[in-house]
Amino acid sequence: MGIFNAISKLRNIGIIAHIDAGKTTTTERLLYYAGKISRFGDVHTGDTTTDYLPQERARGITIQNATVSFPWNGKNINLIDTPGHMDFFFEVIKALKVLDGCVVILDAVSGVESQTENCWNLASHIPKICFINKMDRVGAGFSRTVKEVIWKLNSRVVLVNVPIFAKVNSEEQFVGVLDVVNRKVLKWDPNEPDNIDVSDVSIPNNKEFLEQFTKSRESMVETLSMFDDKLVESFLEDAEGDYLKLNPEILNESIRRVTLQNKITPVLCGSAFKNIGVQPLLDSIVNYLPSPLDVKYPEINLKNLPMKYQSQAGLVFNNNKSLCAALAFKVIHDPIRGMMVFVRVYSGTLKNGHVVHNTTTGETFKIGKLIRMNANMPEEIWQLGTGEIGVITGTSIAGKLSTGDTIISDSLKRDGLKSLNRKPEFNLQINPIVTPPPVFTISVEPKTLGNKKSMENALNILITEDPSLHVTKDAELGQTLLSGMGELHLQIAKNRLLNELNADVNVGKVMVSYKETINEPSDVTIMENENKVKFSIAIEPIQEDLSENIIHKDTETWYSLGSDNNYLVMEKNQKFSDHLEDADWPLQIPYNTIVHSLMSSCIVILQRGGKLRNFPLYACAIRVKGDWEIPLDMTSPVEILTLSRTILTKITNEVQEEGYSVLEPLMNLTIGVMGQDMGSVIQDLTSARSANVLSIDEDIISSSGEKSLEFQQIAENQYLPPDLTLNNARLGNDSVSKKIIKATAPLKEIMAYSNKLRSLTQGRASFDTTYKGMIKLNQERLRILLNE
Ligand SMILES: Nc1nc2c(ncn2[C@@H]2O[C@H](COP(=O)(O)OP(=O)(O)OP(=O)(O)O)[C@@H](O)[C@H]2O)c(=O)[nH]1
Repeated sequence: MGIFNAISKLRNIGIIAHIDAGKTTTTERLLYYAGKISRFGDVHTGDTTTDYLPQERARGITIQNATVSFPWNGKNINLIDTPGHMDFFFEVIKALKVLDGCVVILDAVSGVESQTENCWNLASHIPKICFINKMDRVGAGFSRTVKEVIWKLNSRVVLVNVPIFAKVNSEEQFVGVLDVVNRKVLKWDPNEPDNIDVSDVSIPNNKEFLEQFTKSRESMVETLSMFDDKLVESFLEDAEGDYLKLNPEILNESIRRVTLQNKITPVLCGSAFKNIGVQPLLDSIVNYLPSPLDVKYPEINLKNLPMKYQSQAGLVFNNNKSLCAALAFKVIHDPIRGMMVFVRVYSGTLKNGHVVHNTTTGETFKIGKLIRMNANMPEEIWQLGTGEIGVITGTSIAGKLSTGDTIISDSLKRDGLKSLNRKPEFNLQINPIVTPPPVFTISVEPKTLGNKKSMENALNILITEDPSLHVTKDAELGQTLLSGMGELHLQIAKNRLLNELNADVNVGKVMVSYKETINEPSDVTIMENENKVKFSIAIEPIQEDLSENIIHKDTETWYSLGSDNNYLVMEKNQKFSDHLEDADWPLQIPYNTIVHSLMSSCIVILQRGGKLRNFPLYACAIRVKGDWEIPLDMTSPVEILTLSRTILTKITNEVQEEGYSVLEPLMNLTIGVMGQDMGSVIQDLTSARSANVLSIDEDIISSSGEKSLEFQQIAENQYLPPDLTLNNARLGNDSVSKKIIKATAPLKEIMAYSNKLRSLTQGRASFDTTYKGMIKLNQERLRILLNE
């Protein structure tokens, strides 16, 4: 078997969804049916494979991405189970960076929920499958949920299977699925997870399903035909225009082609908890989701570096087949194995014992141990091939790798870095994820001075594992601050600090994270030192949230300075810029080192904060003009660091207090309320919470504007089987009067809002928030804050 075959047989996929949709339960069943575990764990008893942290098991929720590998039908699946809670959204962002496709799990009773929409939008660039789970629940609505997928998520669908029910004690009970591709009826034995009764749809016993099957098949072929000429040809010629005669293999190939173009979403249904419909989901993952050869090139820092897929080697950078490039996307500290770094190999082969170069930090070290997460059993391996996901561990990597770092090595020579040294790919970085700004902060103080060092070590472990946690120092108060994405996020960080990492610390109350920014661009400050190092620098405010790691423009490049929407802007230097990526770079000091030195100066100065309350600076572009001078023979970056810091300190000191503004986090609110509660909820939002109500819609309608009108039409035309259990629904009739309020409000005003909403509506409302951005405080809010 050639390497090409091996790559085409890989599936790197994620499981994403709203909280509690059943991601962990489904993952557990996937592992069971793939033969990787002999019995499945349960989120209630806290013994699932992927929720292995003590706090995940105790709380029954997923906190961290968990990666597991398993085979199915001759293909190898690397699967990441992601958390559904909003506070851990960054975990989903991290996972999607290295994934090629996704399974979106939906709760058949709740349908498309707000966090489903957020995850979906985040995964808009990759092919997806929907699994409508919990079909066993009273009030499950398969067709209602499919309709919501079309309306709310703006996607066309193909129904790979549809639910079938049987009457038990005069109630309809979910028992299996009708396989629209393979013309089969599949029924599961509720007491025997391994028993499936499979029969052809055309046998007399299955007469009751024939009509539904025929309509589903017609609808499938009609939808695929819109995008796939090959299928039209087979339909007209081989199947002689008969929907039912189309060969399952031809249909599967067509669904794969159209899914890979991201034009449709295949939909399946089941009940993970009752073990129904999981094997067809496994089939669909391998049949319809992409291999690493079917996806777009990764985004990288070097604008002109050629990339291509080669049939034998996979992705090749700069025609260099021996180059291995991998991205670290997750770090954990395992009590037994120590630091474990999860990587995705993009090109070449990562080998045990090889020397690697971290192009993000400039460090070089040897890899001691490679692991594949075989279910949750780590298995030591010698190499990780192109496209694969695995773990690097061992003492040699301690402190040398963080989330978002790129490593390169020579796949053929153990110590082959020297041959790469003067080549442009030596500086290759796979663009890492820009972390969103933290919105909540707690203070952390050592109980005694003697505990300070251990506190710093513990905090360091926390932030290398989770880059959405930030540690800063408040110079004025002499406090250490830990910031994160939400109250639960910080609560969990606090518990880990105290219980797992045994830090002897006092932790303060949860507070909102404020920032400062400058209002106007500063003047350009020019300085030259005695050794002829010269820089001209200015700071200017940025108007929008950019969230990209590197932005190449014609005459300048923008480099992200971390989570606070700050950027270093390097204008094109007339003398040197044409040689940035080639071997003719004229200076002794590499361009990367110059940029890194300037970045670290910027980060230090921006962290020092503004003049109003010393809050860290946000949305500032530090512009380095193109006239900079560095002597050709200079080898150390020290003078770059000192000169740029002096200039930046001068600029920030010269801006007067009035030149700064304070910013606070603004949140998007999505509130589901019953008609009778609308008045009091809106009244509270606008008067007590400084909220801005954006829209009030019927539950089903997406607020995504005109496009959804087109998709409403598509939903009307889509064949959907009758929802047999919907009439029993608790939500069935109520949902008629359910409204969705969309609003924005400052985070400070919606702390503990769930309790308030519960009391306003007697618990009848649902509520979700997402981070929208930072906004400037108006005069009144600023006055209150400064007086606090
Ligand atoms: N009735 C029913 N319950 C289910 C099904 N699948 C999962 N559940 C239950 O739904 C709850 C949430 O399941 P999880 O698997 O933890 O959901 P999750 O999406 O992983 O949750 P988070 O990771 O915390 O977002 C648990 O009580 C499960 O037992 C199902 O098919 N039917």
